[in-house]
This record gives sequence, C-alpha cells and structure tokens, in this order.
Amino acid sequence: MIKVGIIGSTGYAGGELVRILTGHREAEIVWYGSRSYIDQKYASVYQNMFQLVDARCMDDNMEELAKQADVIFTATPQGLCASLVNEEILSQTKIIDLSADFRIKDVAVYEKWYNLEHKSPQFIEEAVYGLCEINREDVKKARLVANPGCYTTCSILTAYPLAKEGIIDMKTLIVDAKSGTSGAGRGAKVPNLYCEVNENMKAYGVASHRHTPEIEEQLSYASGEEVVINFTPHLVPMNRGILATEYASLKKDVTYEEVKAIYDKYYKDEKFVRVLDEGVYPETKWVEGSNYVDINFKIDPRTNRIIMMGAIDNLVKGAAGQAVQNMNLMFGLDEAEGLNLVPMFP
Ligand SMILES: NC(=O)C1=CN([C@@H]2O[C@H](COP(=O)(O)OP(=O)(O)OC[C@H]3O[C@@H](n4cnc5c(N)ncnc54)[C@H](OP(=O)(O)O)[C@@H]3O)[C@@H](O)[C@H]2O)C=CC1
Ligand SMILES: CC(=O)N[C@@H](CCC(=O)OP(=O)(O)O)C(=O)O
Repeated sequence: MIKVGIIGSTGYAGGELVRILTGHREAEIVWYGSRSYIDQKYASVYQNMFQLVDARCMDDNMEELAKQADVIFTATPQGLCASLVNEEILSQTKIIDLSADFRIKDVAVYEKWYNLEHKSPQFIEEAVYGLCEINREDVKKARLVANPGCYTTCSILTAYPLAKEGIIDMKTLIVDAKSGTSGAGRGAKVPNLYCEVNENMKAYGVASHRHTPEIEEQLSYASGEEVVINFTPHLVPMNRGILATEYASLKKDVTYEEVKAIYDKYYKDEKFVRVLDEGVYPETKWVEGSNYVDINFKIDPRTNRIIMMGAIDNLVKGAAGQAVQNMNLMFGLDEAEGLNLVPMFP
C-alpha cells in the first residue's frame, strides 16, 4: 500500500482527494493535514466521510510527514508548498502540488502573476507539469509534480491537438471559460456568498487572471511559437464544472473529418479524454464527479474560425482526479486506479 499524506485535506480540493483515495485499492491515507481543525475528526469536517474515515486531522508538519508517507499531496494556497519543500523532504518522499508553485518555468513570470516571492526556485526546473495526457513519461520519473490548474487543464487539452498540428493561428486564440464556485475554495469570501453567486454570472480576472501565463506556456510548447492569448474566466452559479469555449482562425481550409482525425490522433487511446460525436457539445453535467474531459469542435466557414469546446469537473480532472492520475503514474500503477468514476446525472 502506498502511504499518502495530504496537506490541506480540509479544503475542497483536499476533500476530493480524500473521497477519491478512500476508494483507491493501492493507497492509504496516513495523514489528514489541516491548519484549522487539528485533532478534530475528519468526518466532522466532511460528514460525507462519516463511518468511512475514522482519523483525526493533524498539523501540517511536512518534515514529519515526509518520514511517514510515500507521497504528499499539497492542496494548499499558492506559495505554501514552495515555502515548505526542501532537498531532505524530496529525498524521502514524492510531492504532488495542487497549487501553482511549480507550474511555471520562469520564476519572474510566476512572481509577477501571483504577486509572491517564490521560496524555492531551485526546484522549478526539475518539477514536471502533471498534465498526464501530454507529459506521461516525465511524470513517471518525477519526484515533484506540479498539478495543473483547473481552467488550464480544460483549456490546454481542448486546443492542444490543433496547436500541435499547426492548423490554427495561435495569435488569434481566445479562451472564454466558466467555472462553478467550488473553484474558489471553501474559505469564506463575500463574492462567493449565495446571494452574490446565485442567479448571477460575471467575468472576473479580465486580462489579468493567473492561469493566463500557464495556458500560454503550455500551448507555446505545443505549437513551437510564443503564444499570447485573451483568457476570460466567468463565475457561474454551479457547484462544480468548467466549460471552456475557445476561438481561433484556421490557417487553411479543413474539413470536419480532417480535424476529427487530428483529435483522434492524440486522444483515441486516452481513457479520460472523450471527443464527442459530431454536433454533440460538451456539458459540465456530463462529466460531473468524474475524471473525464469532454471535447468537441465546430468549423465556422463564415468566419474561417474553429470553435473548440471542453468540459471538466474542476475538482476531479481539474484538481484531485488528475493528482491521483499523476500518483498512479509515479508509482507504476494502473493510471485509472481509483478514477473509474462514472459521471453523475442529473
Ligand atoms: N478548488 C478547485 O477547483 C481547485 C483548486 N486548486 C488548488 O488547490 C489548492 C487548494 O484549493 P482549494 O481546496 O480550493 O482551497 P480551500 O480554501 O478550499 O482549502 C485550502 C486548504 O489549505 C489549508 N490551508 C490554508 N492556509 C494554510 C496555511 N497557511 N498553512 C497550511 N494549510 C493551509 C486549509 O486548511 P484548514 O481548512 O484546515 O485551515 C485547507 O485545507 C490551491 O492551491 C488551489 O489553487 C487547483 C485546481 C482546482
Ligand atoms: C471559480 C474560481 O475562483 N476559480 C479559481 C481557480 C482555481 C484553480 O484551479 O486555480 P489554481 O489551482 O491555479 O490556484 C480562480 O479563478 O482563482
């Protein structure tokens, strides 16, 4: 059994890690890390775990945890993982960080967009960007994985094959995305109160959201050119789910069949990527509670643009599910272990 420690187990992403790992046949959670609920029963924080988890929350002592766990998930605010990790810890255990601390290779870009000083830039180079479908082989060898963000997972996977094959003009790419409120975490914040979110929709982080450089960096690797995008996130009154709609001009005339063949080239053997049938467009409800990303596209000959669409559950493929997928790869397990989660509907 793989011994797992979770720092930030009481947050939404940490709670989803607990839910998924409780059903994992090869992993056992040995540390339910918390800052606010130390010594309280985990199931009193998340009553859905009543009679399923008997353990109590423990403090976030990474030095001690590294001695006990084969892998540590950090599901904590930006900057925390970078402030805790050191060579001794990494020589004892593997780390999968759900925050953005090790996602961006240029430390100056991270510090600018996150308005934070990076506390351990010496580990940025070795960290592997854990988008499993793209970096699978590197993840298998990693001791530090940067788990991608939720908007970024959805946006990158949706456009990746077309960026890689060079059929879209990357200078024209626009990403418009909507997220449910769990994306903002469990902490109490006025903009996330029921009356502020319910029956409402709003754009936020316009031309300034911190996922912009992450999407740009990964799509730059894919396309081989420096990508600069417009990315506009929106908050919508749902618990879970992200829908990304992406627009780009086509570099040449292509048919539906040609584009479908490109998506199939990259994704036909990917268990968690479902390219939908022609004319069927992704909906967040069809992936809820699961590790799937649903993708489709439509060519608009009037504007010579292609419209790409992707949907994920932000807490699963956008966070905890992908993190467990990374763990499975790092330990040589079946990549889907613990992740055979059938989407719920309605
Ligand atoms: N929510 C989502 O959809 C996604 C989130 N992420 C990332 O995952 C991470 C966690 O997000 P999320 O679960 O939403 O956030 P939450 O606010 O719901 O949870 C944060 C967690 O971190 C703990 N924590 C907060 N501050 C500290 C601190 N100073 N020291 C130690 N622990 C601390 C909290 O502990 P306690 O409650 O015990 O005080 C809690 O367990 C973030 O980096 C986020 O960006 C990534 C992808 C998607
Ligand atoms: C709805 C909402 O507020 N979503 C969050 C994104 C959460 C996430 O995945 O972000 P990181 O892991 O990169 O921090 C936001 O826009 O900040």
